[in-house]
Amino acid sequence: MTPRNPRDGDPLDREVDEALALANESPPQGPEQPVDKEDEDWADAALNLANGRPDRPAPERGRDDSADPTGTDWAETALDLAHERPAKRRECRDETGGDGGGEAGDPEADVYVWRQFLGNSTSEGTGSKNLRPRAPAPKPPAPYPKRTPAPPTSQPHPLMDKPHHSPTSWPDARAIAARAAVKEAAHAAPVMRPLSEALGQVLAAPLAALTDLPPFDTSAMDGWALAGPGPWRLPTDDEDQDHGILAGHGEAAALPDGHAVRIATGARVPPGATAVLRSEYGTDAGDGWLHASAAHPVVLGQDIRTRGQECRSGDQLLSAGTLVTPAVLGLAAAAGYDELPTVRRPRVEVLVLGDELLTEGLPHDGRIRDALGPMVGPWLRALGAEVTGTRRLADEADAVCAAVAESSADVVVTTGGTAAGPVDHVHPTLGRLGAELLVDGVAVRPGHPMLLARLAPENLESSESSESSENPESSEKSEKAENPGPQTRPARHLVGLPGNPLAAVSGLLTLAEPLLRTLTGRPAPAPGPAPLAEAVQGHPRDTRLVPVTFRQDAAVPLRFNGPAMLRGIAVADGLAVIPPGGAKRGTEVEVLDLPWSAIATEQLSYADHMRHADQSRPTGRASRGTDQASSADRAGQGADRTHRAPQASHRKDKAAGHGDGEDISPEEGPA
Ligand SMILES: Nc1nc2c(c(=O)[nH]1)N[C@H]1C(S)=C(S)[C@@H](COP(=O)(O)OP(=O)(O)OC[C@H]3O[C@@H](n4cnc5c(N)ncnc54)[C@H](O)[C@@H]3O)O[C@H]1N2
Ligand code: MOO
Repeated sequence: MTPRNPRDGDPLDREVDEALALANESPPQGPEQPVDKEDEDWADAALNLANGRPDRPAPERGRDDSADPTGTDWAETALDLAHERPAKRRECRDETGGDGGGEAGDPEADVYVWRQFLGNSTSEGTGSKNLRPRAPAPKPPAPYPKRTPAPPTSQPHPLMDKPHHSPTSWPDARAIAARAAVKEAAHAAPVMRPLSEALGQVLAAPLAALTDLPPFDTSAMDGWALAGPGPWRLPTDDEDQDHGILAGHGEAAALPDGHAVRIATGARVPPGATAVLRSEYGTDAGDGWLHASAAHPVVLGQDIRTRGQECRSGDQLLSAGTLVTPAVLGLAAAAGYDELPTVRRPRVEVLVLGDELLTEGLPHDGRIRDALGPMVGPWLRALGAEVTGTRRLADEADAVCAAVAESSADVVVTTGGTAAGPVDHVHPTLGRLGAELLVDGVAVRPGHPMLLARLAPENLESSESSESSENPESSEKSEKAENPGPQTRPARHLVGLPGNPLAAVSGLLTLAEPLLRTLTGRPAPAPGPAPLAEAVQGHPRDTRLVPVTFRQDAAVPLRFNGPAMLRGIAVADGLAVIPPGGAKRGTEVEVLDLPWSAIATEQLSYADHMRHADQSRPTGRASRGTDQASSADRAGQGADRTHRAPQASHRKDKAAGHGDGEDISPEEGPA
């Protein structure tokens, strides 16, 4: 390998991507390893490190290095073309404009064709790595079933005419995504939900107590209510009412001074009572008198929970933005609520693009299983979205464009097709629909082609008048009832996730999470730094997101973290944010939580989803070519993951907040 100047830009990217990809397939790297030459550039050093690993798949690299007898650095050429030359971005427009993918012999077009043919390559890692076996020419497997260039009527995307722009930095991208839907979030009216349907929702307003709690003075123990000092006169046989005062009884007669009456835990303490004596601390000798044990002298007010001890009517119990957990449901019920004001869940539709994708069975003939269809919907639900459906679309420009234009969802999430290949239809679609690109590429690995766009309102209006929606799971009726007309309808957004599966996860956490956080009214997560158990190589300019697991409060980087791999993330506790340049062992890095905790609420969300789906069952052609989200989403109900604490112990301090109201009276003692 020729050492490269780190300032070379894309060639460096290639080296870095390759190095990272190789490292991805190796065990987590240990502490800093020796670098042979001081002036060796970063990428070479990275590669050396990767090369030194025992289980690096060396043959693949060896094959690649010798693969091109002409010595052409074809991957570098491809990246040069893709990144540097403005005219080449037009290839996408040309493609959508009808010439089908560039001139004969155009290296970029060539590369893209090969990439598509080699989409099922066994090599893992970056997109560029997929390009490697370009020469000598391998026999391509059977072509994909369909590949249609866009019709000549397509409009070019505005950015296609511009020189290649800089990607947005990772922190900026998240901030932009969090701000993107602020207006829409403010616009959404709260939805009143019965308690039985509120689990997993977010409170749209503060929760104020509707009653004092406890609502009356209550006995904290089974025993006797007492009035004044003892011994105490017990009711005569005639006066005794079976078990005395039980929970649920109305107000009892006043207790005269010097008298006692049997009382149960939770029963209303009679007027005049000054304390409760636990049954184990008193003796009824059968002579009509009750004596307290000498070891337990009675203290005024003991074992009585006084009215309003927990809250007075009107006290604020919870703030807006609180996630409705089982405990919140209990508190709300105790405080007198039958239903709760909740933030309307943003409705999200998932569009999975790719002719090469199979929905069942084993990969064959160059085709692979769709890993994103089963994953993205449940992931979005865990982030608080109501997923109206997951549709799989062919790589056809018009189909993609129509699906986006006709979707009634607040947020459309696409997977694949974000790059500039001949059948990557996301940018051209956004161009045709006049969408505003808020984020177009992010300086993050994996996932750099991810994007966020605001869809033009006119598309929404035209889609509303359209009779030909192919989305069987959209709840058009309920949507329209909630939103009276196009002029009052909020804008919609589109999140474009790259097709490589871990790159798609990166897009979910970078763009979808902040966008949905705003739309669902949830507060931003508290930053949760953790020390790295091992050094992690960085990209020279871009942030890296690396799956980690927690061991003894440290973040341990996981293997199999290449862009096309899900093996690492499937066992991860979070994604470590590795700043450009990498991070040494022991460095505190931010760790993004995975939203599995919300999956505990999925039973309800799923029921909810099914209810909507039932209400909007497709009629006629509407179901054609679609994939009901249900099977995919059901698969995501990984209850087995809920045992894993979503936030590692290193962030336990987040839960340490206490209110003023200490709730255990000294008399009552610890529960
Ligand atoms: N010349 C360049 N090519 C590529 C670049 C680049 O910078 N220059 N970036 C690479 C990176 S990084 C990524 S990520 C991908 C993003 O591409 P797309 O979003 O257009 O995705 P596709 O091309 O459709 O697919 C990429 C890859 O992922 C597989 N895939 C797609 N969907 C699924 C799915 N639902 N389940 C499983 N796997 C899926 C697909 O088969 C491809 O292998 O672009 C690179 N190229
Ligand atoms: O490598 Mo891509 O980073 O999979 O976004």
